[in-house]
Amino acid sequence: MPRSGDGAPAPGRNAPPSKENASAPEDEAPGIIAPIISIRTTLREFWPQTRGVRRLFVAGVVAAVLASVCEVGVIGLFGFITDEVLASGRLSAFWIPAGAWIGVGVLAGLLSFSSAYATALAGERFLLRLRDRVFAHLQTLTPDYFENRRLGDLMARLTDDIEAIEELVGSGLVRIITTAAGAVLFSGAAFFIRWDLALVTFAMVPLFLLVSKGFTSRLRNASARERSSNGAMNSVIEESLANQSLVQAYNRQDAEAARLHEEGRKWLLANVTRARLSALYGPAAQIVETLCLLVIIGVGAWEIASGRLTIGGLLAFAAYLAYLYPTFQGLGELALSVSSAAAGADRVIEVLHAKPMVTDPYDGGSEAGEDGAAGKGAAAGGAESATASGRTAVQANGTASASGDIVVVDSRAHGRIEFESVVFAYPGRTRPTLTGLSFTAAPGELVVCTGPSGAGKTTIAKLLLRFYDPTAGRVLLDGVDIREMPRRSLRENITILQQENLLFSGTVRDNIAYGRPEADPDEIVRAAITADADGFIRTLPEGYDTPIGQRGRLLSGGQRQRIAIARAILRDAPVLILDEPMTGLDAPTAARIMELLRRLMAGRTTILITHDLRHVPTPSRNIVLEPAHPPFAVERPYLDGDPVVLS
Ligand SMILES: Nc1ncnc2c1ncn2[C@@H]1O[C@H](COP(=O)(O)OP(=O)(O)OP(=O)(O)O)[C@@H](O)[C@H]1O
Repeated sequence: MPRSGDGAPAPGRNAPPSKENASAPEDEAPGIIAPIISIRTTLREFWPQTRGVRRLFVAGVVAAVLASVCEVGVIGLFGFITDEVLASGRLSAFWIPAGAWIGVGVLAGLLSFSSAYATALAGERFLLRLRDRVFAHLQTLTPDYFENRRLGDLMARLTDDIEAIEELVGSGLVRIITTAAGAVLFSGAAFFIRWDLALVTFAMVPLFLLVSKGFTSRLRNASARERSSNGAMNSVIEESLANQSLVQAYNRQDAEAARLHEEGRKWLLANVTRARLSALYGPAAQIVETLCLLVIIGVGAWEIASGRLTIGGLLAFAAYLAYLYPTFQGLGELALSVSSAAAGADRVIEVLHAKPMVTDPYDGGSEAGEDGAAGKGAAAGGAESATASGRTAVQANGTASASGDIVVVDSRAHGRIEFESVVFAYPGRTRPTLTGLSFTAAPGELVVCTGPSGAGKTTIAKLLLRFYDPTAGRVLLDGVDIREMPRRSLRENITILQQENLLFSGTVRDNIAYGRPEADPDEIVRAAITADADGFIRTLPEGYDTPIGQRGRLLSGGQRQRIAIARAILRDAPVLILDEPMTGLDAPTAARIMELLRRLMAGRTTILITHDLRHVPTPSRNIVLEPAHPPFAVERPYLDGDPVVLS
């Protein structure tokens, strides 16, 4: 069984194979194993996340060490009873140590409970914080990262692999410290009773470490394979279930089952190897332990025979051994589980070290850029010109200066868009998709962009939203190079309505408010009325509070479209990108939707990407893209615009 739970649905996650997510991942094979990173690096990476829970971890350690002290006391009492009660047959000497034994035993139980509870609480809090951090980092990555990875694998990293880090940095560290402290305590006590027997005992300890060492690297490799197979299995399940209707319509159930079986088989092999190694370690350590015990009994018998040791002393020492050797064995086991957990940590570190392809001008793309200064800016714009330096501060009052490094944005953009000789090639592609695209859209203008499939129309939208930066040339908003403004501010000014209407599994209301969460209920209803969605929403069982199913599957295509339009209306940004808004709609519905879109376009700079020129209003400008390297002859059923990009 894969160990990952389902994650929150996200746009694109369940998308049917489209031109974007159908492309084969280029650098991430399903079974890819993240590079092995040292445990020290892992601790350094995640230790800061323990801030705030360190006290709890320390409390867990202290309670566990005190519990060990109690156990040492219990063994001492056992030795006393053996010598003073059993050997001499004095019942009167029994009651006090017996009562003390019970008291110390209860105290040890309470301390063990406190230790386990404090450690679990701290561990869970650490996990929560760590997951938040990894997810926040993922959100800063540009779409290319996700396009080259399988979502199921990423989900496994966010769930199982993150738990593995807690086993290493949180509870793992606590166990290491307490086990080591236990080893020191029991060793001290053993020395106190019989230093000569203790020396014999310690002479044997390296045997335990040798056994454990033989297992760790093998176990770590097996764990790394097991984790990557787990990710691959999650990916198959996610893809298959997300595309169930396609699977069933094409009768591909058996093929999908075979795909899962194949990944499951790899997982099984890795898991069996892991289980075999773990299972082998126990008996191997047991044999070493038995060997050690026999040596101690042999030496002890010799000492008793020569009158230097009592039987009670030997029994008490043997009782210490019953604690001491498992402690050493436990240290070896910990080394194994730490190795196994480190394999998960490697995969999470790989995510955390991934860098977004585009960065904000002042932060090099760190997370702070997403929610730091950028968060304060409401909108780019105001200024109509940029300085030659390229580093431009745009003030709310519309003036621009070259004095600052950071573009300060706190007003709504006018919406003037310019593409200046833009050349763009997708990462890893040698052939450019756009080869010198130039056009301007003045505020409020409509630009219709047509061209054959694959010519690069959607790429224009991606560049404008700064999912990628041009290879050469510039994209400007209100005269400012968009690389000079925080992405958050740029995107506040743009609304995109995609070919595939991406909805979440919440209610109708949640989905409309997605573009502007602070909108009040009246604004939501007004947006729905403008989008002609209010009528059908009111017929739904719970009106605006009706859940719409995963990705809005409980609604029809046209209804989803109208909710997406209402969302765009509510967002109210000055720039609008409509990417194939009429795909899959019949003629009357397309006409109706275009009518709604006209309302949305009014007063906004609009880039309308479409193959379907029916019902399209007269544009201010046409862009007819031709592929830079056409795979087929380009016919001209498009608008009478001048081709902007020619091969
Ligand atoms: N993430 C990507 N990585 C690599 N190449 C890509 C990526 N996305 C698109 N492409 C390629 O870039 C080219 C332009 O794609 P784009 O989606 O812009 O075309 P389009 O004109 O919108 O096509 P359509 O009309 O079919 O939607 C295509 O050849 C496509 O294969």
